[in-house]
Amino acid sequence: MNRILVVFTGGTIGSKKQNNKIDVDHSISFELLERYTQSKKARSVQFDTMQPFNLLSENLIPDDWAVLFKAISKFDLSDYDGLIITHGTDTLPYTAAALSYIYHACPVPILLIASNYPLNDARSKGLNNFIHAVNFILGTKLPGVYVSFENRKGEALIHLGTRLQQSAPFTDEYESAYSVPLGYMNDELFIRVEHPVNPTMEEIREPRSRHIALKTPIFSNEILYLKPYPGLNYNYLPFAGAKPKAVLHDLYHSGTASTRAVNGEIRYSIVDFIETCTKQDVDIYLCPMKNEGEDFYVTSVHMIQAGAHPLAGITVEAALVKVMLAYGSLQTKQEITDFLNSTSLFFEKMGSA
Ligand SMILES: NC(=O)C[C@H](N)C(=O)O
Repeated sequence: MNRILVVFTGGTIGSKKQNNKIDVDHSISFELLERYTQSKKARSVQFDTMQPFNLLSENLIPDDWAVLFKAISKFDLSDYDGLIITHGTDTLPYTAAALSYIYHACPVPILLIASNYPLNDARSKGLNNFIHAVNFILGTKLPGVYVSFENRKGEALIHLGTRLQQSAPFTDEYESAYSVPLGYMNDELFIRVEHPVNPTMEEIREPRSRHIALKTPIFSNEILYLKPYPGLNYNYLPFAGAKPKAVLHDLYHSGTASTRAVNGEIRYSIVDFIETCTKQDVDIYLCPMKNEGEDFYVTSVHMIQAGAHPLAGITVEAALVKVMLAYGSLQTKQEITDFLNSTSLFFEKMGSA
């Protein structure tokens, strides 16, 4: 008999709408299984269930990933064909990255799923995403962490857990980096998208040994994330109160941010800010950046010369969670640097397309 462990964590897929408000509701999680069992596409599977927390995913904090890990650790995963984790769409790419790192050597598939609307709304993709996840698990038995999410065209996309980017506002559509999902489900059959950035099936199947740092993964909540925009004024960021362990500074799409020095009081230059961080012993990382070998703008060169560390060929979502993991679980600067620069635990480092 096929066996799948279903982990409910909340989100719209576990929510009910009442008086025009959507909120998590314990009974709805189990309704998903009832709907599946009654569906024509149901397969013969024994589902075991648990619910370590029940949150709208916007309320999630990095400690919750450790809670999730502890809860899953109570089960022997070799008893299962795979896991399905229900989640909210808002922070799903971050949880998918966190689980990809924790379970990069897991021999069975772990699928995250979500829903755009509550299950009793006819527009909900929740049940379909569950059906695709079951079919992926039983059909491929691929190790690692994936996201199953149907797009507006009805394509049952499968994304690598480390490649998914935040959902687009207004359309609520997900995309993997380079706009290339790993593949899609054609009914019960998984079809990989042939593209230079995608790992081959052989590469995915290759056994990975568990990274030594990840025995008890801890994700630091002392990382500051910043995003550039015209006029970002670094005077607001002197770290007067609490000081972060590290900063991840997002960049414009071409790997740049403002280095413009203006006479006067306002600091628009990231170079200035990098120097402030360095003086205060706060490491600063830059992402997204293209891989070496491609041309760099002079602004990017100046940021790196000032002492910032580029994280190349990785999405911002996967980079942020990896920095959190490095600063939460590793001890020395050298270990952190090696981990961030030299490991690709589950295809978070992408080649150039
Ligand atoms: N569709 C959703 O699940 C959105 C919800 N706010 C969440 O992330 O929990």
